[in-house]
Amino acid sequence: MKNLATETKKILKDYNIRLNKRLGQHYLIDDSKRQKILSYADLKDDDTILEIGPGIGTLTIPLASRAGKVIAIEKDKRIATILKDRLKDYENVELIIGDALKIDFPYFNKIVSNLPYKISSPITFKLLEYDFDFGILMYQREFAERMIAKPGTKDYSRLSVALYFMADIEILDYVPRSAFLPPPKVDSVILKLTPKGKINGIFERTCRALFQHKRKKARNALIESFHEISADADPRKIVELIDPRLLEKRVFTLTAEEILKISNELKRVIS
Ligand SMILES: C[S@@+](CC[C@H](N)C(=O)[O-])C[C@H]1O[C@@H](n2cnc3c(N)ncnc32)[C@H](O)[C@@H]1O
Repeated sequence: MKNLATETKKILKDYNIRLNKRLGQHYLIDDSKRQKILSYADLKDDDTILEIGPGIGTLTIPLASRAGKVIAIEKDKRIATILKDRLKDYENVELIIGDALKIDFPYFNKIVSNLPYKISSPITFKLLEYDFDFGILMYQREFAERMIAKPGTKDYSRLSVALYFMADIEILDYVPRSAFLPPPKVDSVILKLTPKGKINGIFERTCRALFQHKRKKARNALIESFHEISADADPRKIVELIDPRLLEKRVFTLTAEEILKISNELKRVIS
């Protein structure tokens, strides 16, 4: 088999393509990492795999060889032309040309993707609206660290709290920037994302209000950003109905369960 880096460069040259960093076009050229992704995906004949951002098909082609069906969504028309040519012998790939953030996903049971980093957050929340077995996903390392951060740490955020309830996340491997063409400015990780639950609107809005003031006490954060939760209640009166031990804590030290408790109390008193 041809070396993945040489093959990728040749394909891009043949089609006269300059990669667009704004679309996160950093293509995987490390075959050992590609093999790892495929083996973590534990592919079966009856799998329907969703791939966001297939690029020139580095993962798509081996996915199509091993799984029942692949649905690949690529935004860049120039790249999709290459992919169409490379996929002409594969009848089990549905190529959708468009923005993965704007398209309703057809049925899939696993997702395998080297994600465009700019859409990491919205695409993760969009994916978690669907029911699927698990995802094997490549993210920017810093983003992945925020996804799994614990209370009291610098990376702890609204993202960490929401994902605590929505998914099990396991980091499987670290990928250096040299594994991509062109190399991005940051390292990456491969992780397994397994959906486990949904969150409700008031919990989401409570997180948003609290994390606008991560270093403040929860009481002050809630009062200052109460508009995120409700427009027609008096913040000062409402917060006094919440457990004062929680209100005294700094936002970044609250556990996800404590934030859920605050949002449940808010739900009770607002509605
Ligand atoms: C990091 S590259 C991965 C390419 C390939 N899967 C690989 O591993 O080498 C991300 C790809 O996502 C595409 N992309 C960027 N934004 C997108 C979006 N909103 N919807 C679908 N594809 C997108 C880019 O054009 C690019 O081909």
